Amino acid sequence: MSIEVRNVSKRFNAFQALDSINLDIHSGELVALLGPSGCGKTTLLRIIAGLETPDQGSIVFHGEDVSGHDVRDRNVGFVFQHYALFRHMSVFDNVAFGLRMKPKGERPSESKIAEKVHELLNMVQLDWLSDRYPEQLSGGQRQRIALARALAVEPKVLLLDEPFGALDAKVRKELRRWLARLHEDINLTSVFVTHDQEEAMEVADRIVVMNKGVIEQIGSPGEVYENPASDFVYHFLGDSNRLHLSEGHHVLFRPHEVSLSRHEIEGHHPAEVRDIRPLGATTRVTLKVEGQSELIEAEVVKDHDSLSGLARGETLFFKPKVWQKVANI
Ligand SMILES: Nc1ncnc2c1ncn2[C@@H]1O[C@H](COP(=O)(O)OP(=O)(O)OP(=O)(O)O)[C@@H](O)[C@H]1O
Repeated sequence: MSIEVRNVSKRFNAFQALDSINLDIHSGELVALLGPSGCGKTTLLRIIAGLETPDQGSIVFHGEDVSGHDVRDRNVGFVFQHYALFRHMSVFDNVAFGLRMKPKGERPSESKIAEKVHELLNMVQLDWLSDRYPEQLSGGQRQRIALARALAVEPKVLLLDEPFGALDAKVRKELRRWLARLHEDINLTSVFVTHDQEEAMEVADRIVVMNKGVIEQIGSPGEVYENPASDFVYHFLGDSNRLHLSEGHHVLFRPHEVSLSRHEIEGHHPAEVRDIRPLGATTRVTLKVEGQSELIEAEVVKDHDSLSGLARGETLFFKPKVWQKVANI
């Protein structure tokens, strides 16, 4: 099921939450809506779902304009961060809920429902928990059950709003890998909202980078990272440094794209070492360039030549190996 978002705008009183959004999502694709808090990601997801009405524009599912269709007729599954499971129902009953709610003519028999629920619980690898209640589950397990529940009614589209937002870093990482694999297996068109660039890079086929109600760039994780369309995208997709070269000119570069030396080399800039921080496989050195208030961060492998016996206050010479020119400042 493909999704087209055509010229969608939405205001909340005087506030323009979305401004003429156009987006084509291909059938079977996993797309991340990525952007800072308040940029309009959730509003766009809710408009695709039919939970919110746009002031202007339309939503097209597989060639059919569904703008006038109620949320129930759009056949979408949801997993929202705060969309809790039913507390008084067992895991099994939570997953069965959508099937039991179907109109009589479409409702499967109880034995068919049981078969389907166990199939889904196996898929999320939690069949052994079917008799438990939500409060007896970990946060990660609850999210997987929420996903099984969303998939039970065989939606054509799956919408996920910060599904792993409330979980700790390690569980988040496990779940997002698991989600990417699951998506490969079931090949459902999925749209997922996040403000975490690492999450988007790791899971999505394509990333839609949003800022202040508009789309800044659409591309594969590699494309948006390697060829950012704007300063904003560059900053949003990873740590960045700014080096002033002359009045009105500066370059942007990433901490791991820096050449460091103890000795003066042509083209390298001298800087004072302010901090040295071992991060595991790499070490981060914070540098102060004379005449520039913003500090520079460089990340090099932990046994890099320039680090041996290095102390704060010493001078290092650095050069961006790859950089982004900024024309409009
Ligand atoms: N019902 C509403 N009434 C008024 N303003 C709203 C409403 N819903 C959203 N907004 C505003 O619209 C903007 C976009 O909200 P939205 O929830 O889409 O952002 P978001 O990118 O998902 O942010 P976050 O990551 O913080 O959830 C925000 O400034 C928000 O305050």
